[in-house]
Amino acid sequence: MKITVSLIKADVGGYPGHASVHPELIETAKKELEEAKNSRLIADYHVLAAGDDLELLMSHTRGCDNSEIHELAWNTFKAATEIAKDLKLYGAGQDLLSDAFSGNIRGMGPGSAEIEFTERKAEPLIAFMMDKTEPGAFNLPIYKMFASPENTAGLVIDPSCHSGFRFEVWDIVEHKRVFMNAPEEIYSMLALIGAKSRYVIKRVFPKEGGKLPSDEPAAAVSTEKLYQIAGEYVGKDDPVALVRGQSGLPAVGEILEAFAFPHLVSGWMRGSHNGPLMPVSFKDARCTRFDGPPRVIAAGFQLSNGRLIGPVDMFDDPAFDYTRTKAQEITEYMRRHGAFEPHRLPLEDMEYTTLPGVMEKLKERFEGIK
Ligand SMILES: O=C(COP(=O)(O)O)[C@@H](O)[C@H](O)[C@H](O)COP(=O)(O)O
Ligand SMILES: [Mg+2]
Ligand SMILES: [Mg+2]
Ligand SMILES: [Mg+2]
Repeated sequence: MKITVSLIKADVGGYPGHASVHPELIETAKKELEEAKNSRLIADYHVLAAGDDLELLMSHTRGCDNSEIHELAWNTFKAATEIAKDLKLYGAGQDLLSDAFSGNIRGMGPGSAEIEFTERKAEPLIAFMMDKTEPGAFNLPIYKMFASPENTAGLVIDPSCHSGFRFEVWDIVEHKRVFMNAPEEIYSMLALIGAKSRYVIKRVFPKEGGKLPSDEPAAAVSTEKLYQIAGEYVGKDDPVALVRGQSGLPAVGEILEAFAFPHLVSGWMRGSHNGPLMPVSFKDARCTRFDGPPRVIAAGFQLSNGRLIGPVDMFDDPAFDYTRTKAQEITEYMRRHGAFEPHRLPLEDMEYTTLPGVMEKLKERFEGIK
């Protein structure tokens, strides 16, 4: 039997400001999902938080894009929004951009990563959740996991990984996608995914003829672009991803290794700055300094007939202390640039933040230069 894992998230109110999720929102979400589990709509669930984003991880047998599952997530976010309003949390209902649910949560504000697959004899799964950054922040680590022999020893050593993987890359500006094979097409693929604000890895598949079915994703990333839905800056798209591991896929340690380098991502303060992505434990998933720096948490599970056995807080480990120290050095270095690029994003990326307002005010005062 095939199992579906859906990771659906939304910012429905921060505490204080955009720093974290209030415990009562987590309790409310747990209550809603417990009811859904009792009524057998879902097999299992976990509620987590990354910065100010409420994260719903659910397993079920209804496939991706299922309207009942999406409606459950939507109603859960709505219920949490009511609590957020009651507590006067910051930006209550921030990511719920529509008044009524209309069949699919995509395009309504929340972000989602979903995978349907045949559960193996033993099925390790890592859920990654980021705050104060955008979906393209996953490009580098996902590329490393599934295409870089420097990161993933299995690509070289394990015969069942050796033929590589197939990447589904989305152009999120023109709403098109392309499938590309690694390692054969790595150089062309890097030409796209290196431009992470436009080309985003959506899914990764095993290749045909390997240990795993080639149509069942090994990884999936949320790629919603909030500003395109809302038409104005309403916070970053704070992405999530699901990655399956072991036995023909990257090992759990190879999956995590991809985050040992705190690469620069865009987001941070007002969604307008480049900063390092810092892997942290669940308890440190609070955005503080300059509303950041951008953070990622990793929740590890084994699946057992749809049951989510876990989570293990994978970055709650001294092995990532060096990365965190490095991220803090980079934080300090980038902050010293103040309002200047490349700390601040280039103009084209500021188009959807507060900059158009500033330009509007100054427009009458510009004069020609002879
Ligand atoms: O990017 C941010 C929030 O993003 P998020 O809600 O996590 O998607 C913050 O830095 C805010 O932009 C900043 O705190 C200003 O917030 P407002 O006062 O405009 O709400
Ligand atoms: Mg927020
Ligand atoms: Mg957020
Ligand atoms: Mg957000």
